[in-house]
Amino acid sequence: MDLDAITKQSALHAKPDGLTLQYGTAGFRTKAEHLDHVMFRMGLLAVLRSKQTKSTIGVMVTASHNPEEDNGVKLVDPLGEMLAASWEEHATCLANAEEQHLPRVLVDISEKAAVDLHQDAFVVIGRDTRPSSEKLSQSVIDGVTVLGGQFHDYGLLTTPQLHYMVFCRNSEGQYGEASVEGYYQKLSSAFVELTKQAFCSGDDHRTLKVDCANGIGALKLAEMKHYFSQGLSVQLFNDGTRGKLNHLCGADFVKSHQKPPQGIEMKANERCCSFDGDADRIVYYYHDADGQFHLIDGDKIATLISSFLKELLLEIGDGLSLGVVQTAYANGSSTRYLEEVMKVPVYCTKTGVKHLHHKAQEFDIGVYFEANGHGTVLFSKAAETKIKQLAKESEDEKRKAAKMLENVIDLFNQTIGDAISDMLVIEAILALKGLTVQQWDALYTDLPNRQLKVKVADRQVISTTDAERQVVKPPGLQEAINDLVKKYRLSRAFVRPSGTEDIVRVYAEADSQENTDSLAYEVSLAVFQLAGGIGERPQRGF
Ligand SMILES: CC(=O)N[C@H]1[C@@H](OP(=O)(O)O)O[C@H](CO)[C@@H](O)[C@@H]1O
Ligand SMILES: [Mg+2]
Repeated sequence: MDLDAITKQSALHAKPDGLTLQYGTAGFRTKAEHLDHVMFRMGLLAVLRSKQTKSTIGVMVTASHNPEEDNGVKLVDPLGEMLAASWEEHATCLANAEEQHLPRVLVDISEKAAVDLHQDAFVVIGRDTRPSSEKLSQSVIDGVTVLGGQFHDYGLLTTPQLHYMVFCRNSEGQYGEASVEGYYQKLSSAFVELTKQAFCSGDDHRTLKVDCANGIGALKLAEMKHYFSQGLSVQLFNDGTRGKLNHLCGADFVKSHQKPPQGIEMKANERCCSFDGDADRIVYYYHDADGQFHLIDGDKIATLISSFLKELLLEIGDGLSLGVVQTAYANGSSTRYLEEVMKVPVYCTKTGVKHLHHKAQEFDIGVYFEANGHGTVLFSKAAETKIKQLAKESEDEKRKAAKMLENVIDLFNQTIGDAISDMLVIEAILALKGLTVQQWDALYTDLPNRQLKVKVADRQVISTTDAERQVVKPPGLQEAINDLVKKYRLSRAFVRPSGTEDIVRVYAEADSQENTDSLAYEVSLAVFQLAGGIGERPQRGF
């Protein structure tokens, strides 16, 4: 390590005095103007991680569903997964080191993590469409270069595309070809193959309206749609030509406001979906004939996919295990339906896909989705081998089911939740099962729910346990929540500090929307009073 060169370069990406940031749920996220030094340093860290793992590491510049003025960065580990937890700590230390301590912190990390500094390093970089992203990704490159790392800058990519590239490169192409073209080809041919097997549903020309949140998903879907146009025609809205990123549109807006995005024309009973700003989340929705809005969120997506997979598994009859992983935000009705009606084991982890992903790896087939529409399905190596073998050797129905599963494996992005890949899986399942969006929606009825945000001086005063369903600190808060929950039927509420925004999140569920809103308000007030609320007190009514 040429520490002098690093110090000199770092001065060009100087850290503002006193600014501290944390590697949160999905990396660092804050106002773009505070991130230059973090980007440079994540370039440095990616090189160290690459040397240590002797693999290609990814760096994605994005702040997903956050407002356009924000930005963020996260590292992608060798198998396309989120960065390992122990390295998140290194990332936080490095990002917060004052200029003069930077060389020492770098040496410390290298020693602690036993990095072989003579090893080569390779880093791949992607970015979303935010106005600040291009310059910030250049700062990442400066960091990579000064530590002697090689790199490939993919430029504009969806977050899941970058995860895919990392895995392709580290699997020597076995997972797919590490190019945008390779990604389009792999997913589209799996989709076309899978839907070929759809028995005539009478709806051969399927169309879907897609709200792209004015983000990167629009560019990539516009490029890709020609590859699968025979099976599905997609109509893009909020494609970035006019509106602002994530503003009144996108998956996060639709899920949290439980209403359609602006900028999309919805006719009664038409199937529509929204991506988020970096295209790793998707939610579906429609208006019924009475003009009522119906949201089909990540929980219902997980249910549709699990029931489809369960049927195929029964047909191949090979005893492969299937599990579903959710977070505390999963609607109570979905958990009940999965466990009691579908008889599928369901597990709850902390928020953030890295937690769900790791739990899902424990099954032959692990389905994981956050309620907000971020998720995918993982197939173990053993399951994949078995399915491939059955697709070759077995006969008739069994073979047909195995072949379908083979295509499903290729259609899912197994590195991370992917709006484009999930959309194609969902469209394939609906076509194969001949299901309308209303029939899908009718699988179960969501319990009314509400999410609120409370501003506090320091959100870290709240700590939680039991997959974030119980508060441990500050004292008295959990007892207050328990007392409030008791007042309502079918009720549940929990609070946790956000890992991506400077707020505390409140979630409530109950038998009616009115009761849910009351409960959410009362819990917000308890947080405000017991956890150091600042600014305006929470108000009743939304
Ligand atoms: C309630 C909620 O939707 N939380 C989101 C949000 O995390 P928070 O830590 O809650 O801010 O952003 C994460 C990253 O996109 C996503 O994984 C997670 O589900
Ligand atoms: Mg996202």
